[in-house]
Amino acid sequence: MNKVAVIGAGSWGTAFAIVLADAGNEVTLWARREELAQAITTSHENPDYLPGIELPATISATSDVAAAMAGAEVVVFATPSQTFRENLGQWAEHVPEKAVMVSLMKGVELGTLERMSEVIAEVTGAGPERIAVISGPNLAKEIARREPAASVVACADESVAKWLQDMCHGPAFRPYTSTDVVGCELGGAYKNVVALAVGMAVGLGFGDNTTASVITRGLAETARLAVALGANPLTLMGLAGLGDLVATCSSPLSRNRTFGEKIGQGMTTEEIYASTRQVAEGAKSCSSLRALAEKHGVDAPIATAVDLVVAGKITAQDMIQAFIARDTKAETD
Ligand SMILES: NC(=O)c1ccc[n+]([C@@H]2O[C@H](COP(=O)([O-])OP(=O)(O)OC[C@H]3O[C@@H](n4cnc5c(N)ncnc54)[C@H](O)[C@@H]3O)[C@@H](O)[C@H]2O)c1
Ligand SMILES: O=P(O)(O)OC[C@H](O)CO
Repeated sequence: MNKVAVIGAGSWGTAFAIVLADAGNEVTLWARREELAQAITTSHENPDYLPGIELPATISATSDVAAAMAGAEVVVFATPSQTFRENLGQWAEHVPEKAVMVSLMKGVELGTLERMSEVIAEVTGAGPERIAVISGPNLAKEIARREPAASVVACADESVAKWLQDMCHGPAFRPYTSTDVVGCELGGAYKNVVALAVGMAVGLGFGDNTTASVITRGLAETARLAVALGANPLTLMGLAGLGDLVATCSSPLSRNRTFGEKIGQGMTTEEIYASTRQVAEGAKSCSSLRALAEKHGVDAPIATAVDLVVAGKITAQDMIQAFIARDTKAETD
C-alpha cells in the first residue's frame, strides 16, 4: 500500500482518488474548504463535485496541505492550471523530499507558455525522474462511476512510470506507460481547445460532418505543435491524443465542449464564467497554445480562431466560415 496525497478535491482530483483507493493505496485528499474536507471524511461523498458517488473508506480529506502531504510517496496535483504556479509556491515546502509529483492538469500557463510539468520543475527544483503526468480519455464522472477506461502515465524515467502504473492500475482503470511527457501534456491541453471549437459548431446547430472535420484537423494541429516541441507523433495517435480528443469532443459531460456550445448558442464568455464554478481549461489555454504555436512557427488556425471567439473579437459563425475559406492545401501539409 502506497501513501498518496491528492491535492485538489474537485471533479478529477476526487475521481482519481477513487482510482488510487480502488487500486489499494492510502489516499489523503486536500480540499480548499474545511467543510468540504469534513464532508468527504465523514460522509464518504464529495457533495459539491461528485454528488451521489460513495467514496472508498480509505480516502480521507483535510484542508491542511502539510498534513495531506506528510509521509506521501506520491503527490498528485488536480487544480486549475492558471493558478497552479502560485499555489505550488505555497505548497512546495511541504512536498516530501523524495516524493514523485504527478500532474493531472490539462492546461498551458499564460505568459510563460509552460506546461504544468515545467512549472513543477521550476518551482520545486525536482528532476525529471520525480515529475510525471497522467492524461487520457478520463471524464471524471465516468471514472468515478467505475466505467472502464484507459490512460497514459508519462515520466522521463520509465521505471518511475511503471511504478506509478502499478499504483493506479485498478478494476476499471488501465494505465499505459510512456516517456513522452511533452506529447501527453500537449495532447491533454490542445484537446480542450478543439472541444471548444466542436462545442461552438454544435451550438450553431451543425452536425457530425462538421464536428468530425474539426476533430480531425484539430488532431493534425495538435500533432504539428507537439512534434515541433519534441513529442513522438505516435503519442498524439494514442490515448492522450486521439483518445482524449474523441472523449472530450463527443461528450456532453465535457466542460470545454459545453463552454463552446454555450458560445455557439450566443452566450458571452463572461456570462458563461458567471454560470459555472468548474474549470474549462481551454478557455485560457487557447491563448497560450496560440502563442506557443506562433513562437515555434507552427500554423494553428483552430487555437487562433478559438482564442478570438473567446475574447469576443469574432463570432463562432465567423470562425467556421474562416475555416472553410482558408487557403486550400494538401491534407498532410
Ligand atoms: N474533470 C475531468 O473530467 C478531468 C479529467 C482529466 C483532467 N482534468 C484536469 O484536471 C484539472 C482539475 O480539473 P477538475 O475537473 O478537477 O476541476 P474542478 O473545477 O472540478 O475542480 C478544481 C479544484 O481546484 C480547486 N481550485 C480552484 N481554484 C483554485 C485556486 N485558485 N487555488 C487552489 N485550488 C483551486 C477547487 O476548489 C477544486 O477543488 C484541470 O486541469 C482539468 O483539465 C479534469
Ligand atoms: O470536462 P473537460 O472538458 O475538462 O474534460 C475532461 C477530461 O479532460 C476528459 O479526459
